[in-house]
Amino acid sequence: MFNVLLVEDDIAFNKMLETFLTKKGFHVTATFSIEAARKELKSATHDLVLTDLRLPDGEGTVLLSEVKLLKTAIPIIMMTNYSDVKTAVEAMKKGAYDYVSKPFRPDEIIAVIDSALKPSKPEVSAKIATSSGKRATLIEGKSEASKRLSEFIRLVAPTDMSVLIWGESGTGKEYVAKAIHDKSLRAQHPFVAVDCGAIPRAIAASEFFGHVKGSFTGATMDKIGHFEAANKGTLFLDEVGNLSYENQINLLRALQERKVKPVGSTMEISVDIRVIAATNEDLGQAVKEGKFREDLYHRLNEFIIEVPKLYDRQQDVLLFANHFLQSANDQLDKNIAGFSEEVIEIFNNYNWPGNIREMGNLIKRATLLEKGNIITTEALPRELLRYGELNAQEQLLSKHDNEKQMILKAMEKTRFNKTKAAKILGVDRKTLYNKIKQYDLKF
Ligand SMILES: Nc1ncnc2c1ncn2[C@@H]1O[C@H](COP(=O)(O)OP(=O)(O)OP(=O)(O)O)[C@@H](O)[C@H]1O
Repeated sequence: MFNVLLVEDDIAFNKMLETFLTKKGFHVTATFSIEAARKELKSATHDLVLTDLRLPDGEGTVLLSEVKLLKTAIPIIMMTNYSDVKTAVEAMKKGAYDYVSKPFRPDEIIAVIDSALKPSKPEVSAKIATSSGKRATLIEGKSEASKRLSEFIRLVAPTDMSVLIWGESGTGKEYVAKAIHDKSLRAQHPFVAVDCGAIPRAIAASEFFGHVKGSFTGATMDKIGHFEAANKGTLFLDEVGNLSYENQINLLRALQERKVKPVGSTMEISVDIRVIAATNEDLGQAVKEGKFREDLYHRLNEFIIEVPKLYDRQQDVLLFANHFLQSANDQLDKNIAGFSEEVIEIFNNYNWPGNIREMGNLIKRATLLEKGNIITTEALPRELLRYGELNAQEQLLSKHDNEKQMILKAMEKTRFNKTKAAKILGVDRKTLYNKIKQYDLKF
């Protein structure tokens, strides 16, 4: 029997989930806060953590970092509201197994839990420093934004310029970095990706520059740092805005001198690397606020590339969707042929706050859930359907040039009862409220 640690502060929802999962054969320990979950994690073994993102004593991501620090392979599934999808997608990058947005269907949560507990599933852990072997297919896209992106990659790749890649989480910044490396003269040499946000401050110097055996407690053998590992190739610094000020200084020195000294060594090693950095923060602003060193900023930013949001790559939505469907079919040994018209329409209208990563995740789950031979709305999260409906309603309403007049009439007719007026107009209350605000109507 698998042990599930449930962390959810909504009492009714907590109870409901506990009962449901117990019925499905899980042993559930229900907690309501991070603090209580922390105690449970210390006192018993769990096979899976199912946690809400927003808890009374902090964010579920705190729990995620703590579990990851324990270096256990317990999969963590985050439960979120629609407005938090972006945070949840970021949490996946930090090592969460998956997320489900509330409200979810019972089969949806069971599918995610089952897949997380499958023994064959390799642990999805935060990439601390991987010599990235990403050989996945790169979709270039046909939209104007994608064409511009490809053009920038093509132009900058053969140079040795430092590139700063900026874009929202999940837009494909690491993919862009890898594409630059693959098209560069360094392509035959290593591409080393380092998640600067995941390196504990105390060991950052050893991670970047290596150390010699015996230089500190725990240094039981010589270790090569990322700079040396990337020699002749490309060093990709992901989430560069997360580096501590002290580490920024060390990094700048190494980049300027092109030499590194491993911790505990007296010898300097020359390195020949190209640096590509990525961030989803406004680093220029961080410089103004004194959080990021200006000299390092300029050193990294010889050429800047902005990776567009998926929403701004409208023409590519289906291209990406088909690509993810194909890889989900391969991974899950399924043979789903495509998407229903309705699903395509929803995909085209949805705003994808978690960008390409969100789409990949969503399609993989839909592929797992779908029982027929094409993906239908049945396999999509409810929130996505709701978003589609709202959008359709808004479009319907805005088609009328005289929508302000229509609203006024409906309100008069219903003696200013917004619920009834919304019904007459064929929209829901929220849309009506938004329109009232938009037209600055005083009721
Ligand atoms: N051009 C692309 N072609 C195919 N898949 C892509 C492409 N870009 C991104 N992806 C997919 O999206 C996922 C997220 O990409 P990536 O990790 O590069 O994003 P990111 O912008 O670096 O995210 P973060 O800011 O959270 O680090 C990848 O795992 C991959 O599945």
